[in-house]
Amino acid sequence: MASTAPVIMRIMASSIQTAKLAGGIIRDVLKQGDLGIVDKGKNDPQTEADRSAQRCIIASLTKKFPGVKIIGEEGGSDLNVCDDWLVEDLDEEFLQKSCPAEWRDAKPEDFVIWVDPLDGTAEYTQGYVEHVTVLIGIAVKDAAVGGIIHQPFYQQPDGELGRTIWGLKGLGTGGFTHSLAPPGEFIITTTRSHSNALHQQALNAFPATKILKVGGAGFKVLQLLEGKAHAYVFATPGCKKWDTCAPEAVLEAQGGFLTDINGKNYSYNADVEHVNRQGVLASVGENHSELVYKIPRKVREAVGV
Ligand SMILES: O=P(O)(O)O[C@H]1[C@H](O)[C@@H](O)[C@H](OP(=O)(O)O)[C@@H](O)[C@H]1O
Ligand SMILES: [Mg+2]
Ligand SMILES: [Mg+2]
Ligand SMILES: [Mg+2]
Repeated sequence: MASTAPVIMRIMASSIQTAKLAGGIIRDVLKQGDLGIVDKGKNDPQTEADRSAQRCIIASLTKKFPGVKIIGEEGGSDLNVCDDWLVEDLDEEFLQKSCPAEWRDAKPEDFVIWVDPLDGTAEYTQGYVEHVTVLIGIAVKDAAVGGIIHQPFYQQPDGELGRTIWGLKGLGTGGFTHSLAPPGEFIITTTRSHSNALHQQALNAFPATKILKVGGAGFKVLQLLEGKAHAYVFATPGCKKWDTCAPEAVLEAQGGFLTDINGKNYSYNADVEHVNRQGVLASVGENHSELVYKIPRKVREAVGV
């Protein structure tokens, strides 16, 4: 079954397994105690967990899908990894699902996989491990289509650590229970560490009843998916295509939206600039366009200039 399934289904099924293995590496590095922190500049940390998780993910996916373009946050990686880090198996449960017709004939050269091996690095180094996710985004031509959001430190009811959430536009989502944020409130999830005056003006445009300041682009989107917030507002450049490709695909597979601050979708082809210059606005269960127009035009036009 695996070898005859459409390419996108095999990439998704492999990415689910690969994200889980990367999550184990991230937990192990923390347990070993030496994070090997390197500052990439402008207070942008990278740890041994980021580097090792990326090596595992890209080596596994490259071996399985040699014709597919893969872009990872941490740049070029040494892909000579031990066999334990090469994921061979595919998530069989996912492979049983039916492939949406629009993606069935997509060829390896149509794909770009955007990998954020550890989203929320700063939070990882500061102990906010709930904010940490592994993000594998699957773009077909320009569009974010499939996404895996793995949370290595999520505690299952039986005590096991880790959960893996997936979304494929046209098929749906899995790995979590979707709920909408409470009516009568307006809860915003946003940055805990990259605010500025313009971003604050955008926040002030909303009648927020609560503002959650957390790390991780992936974690903020999980808050939308699980009804802990109504909107994710980030009116400043800062996050990159590897931060948003997977979350956008999962949100949209759930009927939500992730756009720039003007309501425009980002492109995810291999040649786009990596920074999301016009910020992020994401929601599920809301009128997304209404959220865009709540932010004064002059504020929106100033973002990323
Ligand atoms: O993968 P990392 O570098 O941890 O990703 C970062 C994002 O690039 C950055 O935009 C986020 O900033 P905010 O916390 O201000 O939203 C950071 O949390 C991580 O997602
Ligand atoms: Mg990130
Ligand atoms: Mg990262
Ligand atoms: Mg980073």
